Amino acid sequence: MSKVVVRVPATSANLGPGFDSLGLALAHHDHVEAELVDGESAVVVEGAGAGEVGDGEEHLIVRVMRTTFARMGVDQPAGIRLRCRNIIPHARGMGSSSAAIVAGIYAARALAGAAPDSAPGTLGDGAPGRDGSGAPGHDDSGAPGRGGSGAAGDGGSGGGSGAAGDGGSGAPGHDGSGASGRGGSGARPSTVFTDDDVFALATELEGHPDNVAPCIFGGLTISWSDQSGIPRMVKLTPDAAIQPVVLIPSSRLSTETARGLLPKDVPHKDASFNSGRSALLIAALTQRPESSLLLAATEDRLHQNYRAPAMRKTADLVERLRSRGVPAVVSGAGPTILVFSTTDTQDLIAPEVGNDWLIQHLDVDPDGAGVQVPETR
Ligand SMILES: Nc1ncnc2c1ncn2[C@@H]1O[C@H](COP(=O)(O)OP(=O)(O)OP(=O)(O)O)[C@@H](O)[C@H]1O
Ligand SMILES: N[C@@H](CCO)C(=O)O
Repeated sequence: MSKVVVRVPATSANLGPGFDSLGLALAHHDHVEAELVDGESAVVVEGAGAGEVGDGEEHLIVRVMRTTFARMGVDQPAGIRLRCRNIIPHARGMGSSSAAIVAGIYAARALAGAAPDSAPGTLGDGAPGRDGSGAPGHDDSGAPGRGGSGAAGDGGSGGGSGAAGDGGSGAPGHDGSGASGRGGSGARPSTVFTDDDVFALATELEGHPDNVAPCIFGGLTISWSDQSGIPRMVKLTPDAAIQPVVLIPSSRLSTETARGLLPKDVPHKDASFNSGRSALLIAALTQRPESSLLLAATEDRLHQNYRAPAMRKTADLVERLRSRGVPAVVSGAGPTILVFSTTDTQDLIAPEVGNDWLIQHLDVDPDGAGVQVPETR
């Protein structure tokens, strides 16, 4: 396979009380066409990030692809050509960096012939085990129909140390191990790179699993790291009565900056508060999609108030919406707002939102990332 197209969804993390653990995949996708070439790497970006994210080896997806080839033990290609069609806004709290990281891993895996299902999948259905009830190996709960031991394999993560985000120092490197795989015909990996391996590597590069889990697997995800530092997840399906709405401002806030505002420790009563709200939120999103329950379930004391000084307009609008009974939260690290809209609250949103916000009603993406081979091959 010489060229692939990867489709990756936007994601919203935290969902209010579920800091670093809850996430939701949204039907709003970036597309990345990737090809291995004899010449130098080159990246063309259309849409979000155009003119900002680099056009060669420094591009995040190129770096992630090279890291993935190294982890799979395959030769590095001389060059990587990418054409990125991006609609996920950057540094707004909609998971753009996770989408880029997952796109890079998926592209490298497919081009190396290391996907579990070696026959190329179609968009959205390329990976096994995506039945809406949890990918095999991601559920320690013993729930019926969720087989698999859950080992993440030897490509596994160390639990999230380095951020691959803004071209910072923790970015994945090019191992410089030579270019014997020129033109995309490098050595095939000895084993498949499973979805668990993708999840572990993406979590390691992103630093936390709450965006990468829904980006890879789709739906509503609960993610955590086990005692060995290996990321795990359970996938659930939100009730169809819930319509996610995102309110996107023009301002940006990097995740790194937003994380820098968090205290090292939090009061026990606040941890207890969020623990109860997170449990309630899962019940409300999957079984009891009532606006009053959703409102109570989306309360948070662990991150939103600490970050409010860096996104004052977001904090004010969240407060206004919530005072009208609308379950609004900061999406990811902000400054976008996520609303869990239902029939009784959907008309209350627009009147509170000024002209400088983009309102988008987005469906849940039930499938997550997918790969296709272009028809022109
Ligand atoms: N498609 C992409 N191509 C290249 N670089 C990207 C891409 N998407 C994101 N990035 C890099 O990641 C940065 C944004 O990452 P950051 O973690 O700050 O925000 P986010 O992922 O959009 O939001 P959040 O993590 O809160 O959901 C961008 O400024 C850019 O450097
Ligand atoms: N849980 C992360 C999501 C953004 O990457 C945070 O709030 O920092």
